[in-house]
Amino acid sequence: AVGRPTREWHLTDFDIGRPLGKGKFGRVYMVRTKTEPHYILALKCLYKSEIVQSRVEKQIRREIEIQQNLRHPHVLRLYGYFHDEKRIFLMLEFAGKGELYKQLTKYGCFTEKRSSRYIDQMADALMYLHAKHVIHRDIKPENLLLGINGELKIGDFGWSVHAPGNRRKTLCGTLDYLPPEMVEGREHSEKVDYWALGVLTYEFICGNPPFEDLSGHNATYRRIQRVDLKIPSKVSAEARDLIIKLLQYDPDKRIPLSEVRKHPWIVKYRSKGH
Ligand SMILES: Cn1ncc2ncnc(NCCc3cnc(NC(=O)Nc4cccc(C(F)(F)F)c4)s3)c21
Repeated sequence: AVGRPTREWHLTDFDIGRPLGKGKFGRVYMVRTKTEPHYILALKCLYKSEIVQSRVEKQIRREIEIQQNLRHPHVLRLYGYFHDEKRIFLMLEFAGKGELYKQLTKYGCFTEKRSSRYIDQMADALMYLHAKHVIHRDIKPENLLLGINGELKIGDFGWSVHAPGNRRKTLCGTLDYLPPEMVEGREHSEKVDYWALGVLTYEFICGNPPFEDLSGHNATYRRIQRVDLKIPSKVSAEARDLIIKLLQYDPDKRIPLSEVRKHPWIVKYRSKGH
């Protein structure tokens, strides 16, 4: 079907506000359209030189192609993009409460109630993505944002692919969220996101990821491959149960997302309105 013709946008269409953050490839600014209606959005500025140098132009194209067709309350919208001779600009939904990992760093860890609600929203978003055969592949606190009402928004689809994927994920950044099948370079399915959801649940409650090994990448690899999981006694029995059901070595043994949303640890904290 012919999509709605999106108009051409230019930097001159916006008043530039405060910087919201800076990523590896550029900065994000809060901006507002100059003309009525005044839309507030987040503008991510990427330098073409950096993108070419890091040979990620294919990934950016894929991200734009994938994320422009996604519409879900817990998936950050990508409204469109434009470029000038030096830069590419991603027009993103503005997440009013900013980056989730900053809250996690500030508080150290989250209560089980807050963690449960985030995981429920994540499972909802991942069910939507997987129904469209999109694997996110990079679920981690750094890629999660919070909307104005504190609701979770998955951002940064820079590593997402259409299932099944077997692209080597060049191991930049943290390995903590990689499942055994990706660590071993084997083919992977959307079940990599189930594993990452388990890692995220653990990290929200405990404040650090389960297979973290500060002695280095290889040590983390080994702990992931062995599913060397030690869950502290402070973690409730229900949370422990869900974490173990997601962090299964065999992808086919991981609890499906529909079951995650019915799990006692999720149901008990769901806001009464649902
Ligand atoms: C901080 N902050 N506070 C509020 C707020 N509201 C909205 N957004 C924010 N921040 C931007 C969040 C992002 C969403 N999508 C992104 N996408 C991306 O960065 N893609 C991307 C870049 C470079 C290289 C690659 C590749 F190909 F290598 F993978 C992919 S970044 C906000």
